[in-house]
Amino acid sequence: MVVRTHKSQLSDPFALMLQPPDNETPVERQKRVELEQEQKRVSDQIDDELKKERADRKRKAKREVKVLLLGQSESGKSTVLKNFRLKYAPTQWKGELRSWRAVIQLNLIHNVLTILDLMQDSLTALDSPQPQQSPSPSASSTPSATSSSSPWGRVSVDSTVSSITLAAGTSAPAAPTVPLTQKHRLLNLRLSPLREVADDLRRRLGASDDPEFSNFSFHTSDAAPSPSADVGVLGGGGGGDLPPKQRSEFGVRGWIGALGLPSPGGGAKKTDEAMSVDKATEILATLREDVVSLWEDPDVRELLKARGVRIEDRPGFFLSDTARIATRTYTPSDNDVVRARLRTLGVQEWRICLEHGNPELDNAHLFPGDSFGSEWVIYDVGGSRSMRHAWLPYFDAVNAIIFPISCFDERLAEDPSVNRLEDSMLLWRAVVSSKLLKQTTLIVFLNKCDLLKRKLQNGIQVNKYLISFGARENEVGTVVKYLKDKFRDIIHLDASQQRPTYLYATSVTDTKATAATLNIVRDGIIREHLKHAEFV
Ligand SMILES: Nc1nc2c(ncn2[C@@H]2O[C@H](COP(=O)(O)OP(=O)(O)OP(=O)(O)O)[C@@H](O)[C@H]2O)c(=O)[nH]1
Ligand SMILES: [Mg+2]
Repeated sequence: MVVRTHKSQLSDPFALMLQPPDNETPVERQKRVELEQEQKRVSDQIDDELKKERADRKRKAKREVKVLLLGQSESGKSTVLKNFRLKYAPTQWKGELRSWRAVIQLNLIHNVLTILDLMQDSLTALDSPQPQQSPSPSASSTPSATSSSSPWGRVSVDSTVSSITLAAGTSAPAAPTVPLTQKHRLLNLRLSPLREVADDLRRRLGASDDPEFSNFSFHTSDAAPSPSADVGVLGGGGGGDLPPKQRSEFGVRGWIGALGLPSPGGGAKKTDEAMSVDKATEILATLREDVVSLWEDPDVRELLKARGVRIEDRPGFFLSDTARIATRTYTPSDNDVVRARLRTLGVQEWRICLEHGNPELDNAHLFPGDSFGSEWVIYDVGGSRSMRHAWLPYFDAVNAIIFPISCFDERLAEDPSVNRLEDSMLLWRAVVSSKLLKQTTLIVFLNKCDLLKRKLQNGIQVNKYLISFGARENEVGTVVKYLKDKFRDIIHLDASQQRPTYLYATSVTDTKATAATLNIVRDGIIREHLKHAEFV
């Protein structure tokens, strides 16, 4: 048989390659045809699988709810995520509790070292022949602090909420000298091995592959991101002065690696890592009584008070739980993990399949026959200013924004020139006016109400910091309502943007109350989706 070759085929190298040889025998031809048929069958099978995979992905994407958690550092984003996992993926959550032990131990050790550092300063001052004035940490936290610019200066939220202006304050009074004795020297000495334990734990938890991130620091060394025209404050770069040397926080790029959770393709935990945790457990257990006496020492309490350090209001405070945590058999409870502080760096994606078999988790009552809402993708991001540029690619999701409302008298760790509430208001304004978020459902948690309550009970006057709060009652309900109104005012500044916005006052370390809020949020999101899909 003469095989005619078309001219254009001759110029095609593949056609030439696949052309049967001129002297092909009938048997060879038979074999070739069979081979080609088999190859086509395999190729068709691969095509079918790819098609099915694409369809599966589409179907999956349809039932996925995407949520981006936004908010400044320490606002409670990761804590909301923890609550979500505790409520909707409890089996997985329970399986991970033990992995948090090292983080909680490190939090506790940081509490101790904060006190030891202060004690060390005081002991050095006592040893020093010349009289020393001990500046309060708040006064020293703003390098440019003067008598007319107190670091804890007053702030005012005006009606347009374009900004919160810092008002003049008074310079911090010199801290009174607190008498420390030989007993404190000995405690300081006995507890000093915890410094090495902290280093070991940090190494074990934070070994980041990315040298850009300094693991034991408030600040990252990432270059200032280019500000976005649309959301200036989101990409606005760290700027400002760094805080002076202080016992800073610990951050990781991903919990999975840091906690040694099983990951796809990941191997078992390294033995030296496990050993450093065990060493920490052993040393902590040995020093348990000393840690308890340190925290219960009235002179130490006096010293903390004199220095204006309210360690019990800080993230990751576990000193009151030492007797329970500093043991060889300690396993973290749900509440311990929710209260643990592990700073987020970068963007962490969490895929959560809601566990079945729990009628509370079943949304069939909302949308029979559809499983929208059975899978959630939650993006938990680092909240410090230099990391906010990384949020932009995730903006198309539902956005849960978390603002700590107890922070009216605090400053950003990464930029002490900025009041935390001022930063929250600027952030909210940027979010509300962002074109990228025009269609997005916004869920706002006004968080840390418990801390707000505690501050007010301790006599802190809101109107000292928020001038426009005026003569209103210095009581949690009034403050929450006042701030809720301020947040609403900002939404209404741009009336063209009619999008669903929900505001909730929360204390997300209270897992029971948060579970109820999450249920409402979840139902709200699903209803909103249905409305969009014209099913309601
Ligand atoms: N008392 C109290 N503590 C809270 C609340 N919400 C969060 N926290 C604690 O505050 C600390 C910081 O919370 P995170 O969830 O880690 O903050 P984040 O927003 O993820 O911070 P970054 O990862 O730095 O962006 C943690 O130790 C939490 O346990 C709250 O409502 N009340
Ligand atoms: Mg976080």
